[in-house]
Amino acid sequence: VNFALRIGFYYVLCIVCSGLTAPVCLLVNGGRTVKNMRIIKTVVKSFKYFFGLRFEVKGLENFEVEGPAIIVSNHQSILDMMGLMEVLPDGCVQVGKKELMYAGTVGLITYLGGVIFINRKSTTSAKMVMAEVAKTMIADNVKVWVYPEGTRNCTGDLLPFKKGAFHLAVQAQVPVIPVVYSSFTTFYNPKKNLFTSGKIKVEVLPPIETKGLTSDNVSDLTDRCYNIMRETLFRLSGRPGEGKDSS
Ligand SMILES: CCCCCCCC/C=C\CCCCCCCC(=O)SCCNC(=O)CCNC(=O)[C@H](O)C(C)(C)COP(=O)(O)OP(=O)(O)OC[C@H]1O[C@@H](n2cnc3c(N)ncnc32)[C@H](O)[C@@H]1OP(=O)(O)O
Ligand SMILES: CCCCCCCCCCCCCCCC(=O)OC[C@@H](O)COP(=O)(O)O
Repeated sequence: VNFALRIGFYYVLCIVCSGLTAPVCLLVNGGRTVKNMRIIKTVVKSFKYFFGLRFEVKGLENFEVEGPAIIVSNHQSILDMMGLMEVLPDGCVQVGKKELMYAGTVGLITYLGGVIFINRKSTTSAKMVMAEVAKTMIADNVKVWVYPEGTRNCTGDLLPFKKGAFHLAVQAQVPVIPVVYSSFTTFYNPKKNLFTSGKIKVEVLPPIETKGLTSDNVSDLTDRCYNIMRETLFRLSGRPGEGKDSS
């Protein structure tokens, strides 16, 4: 019951705050633009206090690259949105599934914030959207945040990475900046109805350059990023199954 209440409250908070923030975004910036993320970020950063969540962030200086970049991070839960806004640099949009656009006021606020919507069921159309993004991120000087696992995963480990983010980085010849959030499993587990207060360690890792790489190098780049992020995840939170009577 406690779990349902807390998650329910989170949903209500998201829906209500989106409804209140959308008109502010429209008044201040006039429509769909990444500038709205600053406003959204300010609102969302207050959410953590309602749930007793603390963030310990390291490596923010790694975001200070000149020009655009692709930021990749692990995706555990709908709560990630709080962790995202906690560190989000200016001028950065996210790639999200298109279903988000239809989530009422939340859909409206993601639209206004400039979120790039992709259809995950159609690789062809997703690739076309991403190719377009590769061009506009240079022209508009924006960073793009992608969850390369492509879906939520709260097991304490990483799913294999999809390659879209890395194709994007190579096509635009911009660095990849990995961001890792420690595992939520100690305080959040929907299967066990667990959602208590907790601490989340966040590490922004040094940028990985892609200058001179071609599409042939994408697989290697993906693997390299995956390995660095998995090591970091385990360092921040311990290996999955650790502390339990596993083999
Ligand atoms: C004020 C209060 C407010 C409160 C409310 C909150 C509001 C907050 C506001 C704002 C926050 C917004 C938060 C948003 C969060 C959203 C989170 C999500 O929705 S996560 C799900 C969607 N995201 C992804 O899925 C991205 C990652 N996925 C990819 O990049 C994939 O790669 C994708 C979709 C492009 C294709 O997926 P495939 O399943 O087909 O898998 P593959 O293996 O990557 O691709 C298949 C083949 O195509 C090639 N390929 C892929 N992309 C290519 C490309 N661009 N060019 C050429 N080839 C490509 C690959 O190399 C692969 O080929 P070979 O196996 O290597 O031969
Ligand atoms: C009229 C309908 C009203 C519906 C209201 C929905 C309110 C949702 C509030 C939660 C907002 C959090 C946004 C974070 C986005 C997010 O983290 O999405 C998760 C998906 O990317 C991952 O895809 P998947 O795991 O494959 O479903």
